[in-house]
Amino acid sequence: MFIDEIKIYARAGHGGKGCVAFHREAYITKGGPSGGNGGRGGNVILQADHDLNNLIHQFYNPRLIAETGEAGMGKGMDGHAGKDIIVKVPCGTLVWRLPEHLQPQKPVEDEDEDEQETETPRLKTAKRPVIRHSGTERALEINLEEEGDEEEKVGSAPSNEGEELVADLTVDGQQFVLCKGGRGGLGNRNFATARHQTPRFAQPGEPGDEGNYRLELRLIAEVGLVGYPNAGKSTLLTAISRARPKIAPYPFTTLHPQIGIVEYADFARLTVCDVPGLIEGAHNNVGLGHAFLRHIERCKILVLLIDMAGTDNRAPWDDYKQLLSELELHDPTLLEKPRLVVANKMDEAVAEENLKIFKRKIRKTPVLPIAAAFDEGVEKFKLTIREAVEAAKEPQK
Ligand SMILES: Nc1nc2c(ncn2[C@@H]2O[C@H](COP(=O)(O)OP(=O)(O)OP(=O)(O)O)[C@@H](O)[C@H]2O)c(=O)[nH]1
Ligand SMILES: [Mg+2]
Repeated sequence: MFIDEIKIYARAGHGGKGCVAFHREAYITKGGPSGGNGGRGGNVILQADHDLNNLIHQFYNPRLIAETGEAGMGKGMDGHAGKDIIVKVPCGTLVWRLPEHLQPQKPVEDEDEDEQETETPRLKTAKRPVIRHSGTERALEINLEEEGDEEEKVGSAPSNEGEELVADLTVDGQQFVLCKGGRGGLGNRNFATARHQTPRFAQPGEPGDEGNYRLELRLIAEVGLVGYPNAGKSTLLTAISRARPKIAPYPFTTLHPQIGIVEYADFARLTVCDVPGLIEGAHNNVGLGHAFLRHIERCKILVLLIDMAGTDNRAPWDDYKQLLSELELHDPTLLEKPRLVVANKMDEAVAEENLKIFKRKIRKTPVLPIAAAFDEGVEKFKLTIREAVEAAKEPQK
């Protein structure tokens, strides 16, 4: 199964609460407050990993919940921090935060009234409320009201449904803290002053961040192969790399994107992505739709593979125009990428004739003739894509 889009829920650990305790030891009267601090809650961290090419792990485990920090203890002992969870995602994963109405709703508490009567002392340095020690309960957790400023915005690319892009993980090993763990509360020994030597209160831990997110995978390859079904995209990928996608004489053999690595004699490498066949009306969800085109959005160059033999009574020049218009309907910026037109199946009898007509109809577009199944022109194709990718990379430097 190939999963390239998945919704997940993530919650970082809450901070542990601070402790209210007093030092007790023989012959030491009034030993003073000794409650330790609570530990920090664990973070939820996403890490890009180039060994993965699929969001399948998130599909089976869409809830990422990190450990809560340990509460502080007597004798000045601080609680342990909660463990971070590090979730590996494939390189090329975009993280979108879902719009606010799809976020988990915080429970509204209406029993706060009697708490508000007893004034809550605040620490001057950290502006966090503290709670009075009451009976057996050591520290109560209360909700902080200042919720507006907790979101840190990394990027704000506009997206369709009010989603916000928070991260784009592209490099192997790159990490992103999706949800930050809450800070632990301070124990009561932090609140002792000359005038108030027996503080019977401590801080609660802060709640950890939480949220609903959408992970979207856009594979990272340098060359994208697009073409009608049966044009021979998978055959070409097999000829130039060690990838072994399924090849068969019926449309839609390839159902999800495949990546192959082309190796050159001087150990240079190129990644090539073969996507399912694209047909007329794909933007209206005909065929396999065109959602898979997101995987070629990051390609440096596009290869339009045309079936010159005109199998199924299709005209190669119409295929070419259809492909361009489908690409444009998916994302107009795709047409700004350098593209290479490749004519496949040149071994067939009609192909020569068709190529002549094609060149007459579509002028000023260089066409590279190959026969992928017979390894004809494949070496030239490998060199051409390498030059094109290097040329496409240059202006950015
Ligand atoms: N004669 C000839 N047939 C070819 C050539 N290249 C591919 N084919 C045939 O074309 C058919 C389709 O090839 P595939 O590589 O599966 O085509 P595809 O573009 O990946 O098709 P989808 O995955 O369905 O989109 C197969 O039967 C291949 O044997 C070629 O150069 N010459
Ligand atoms: Mg295929």
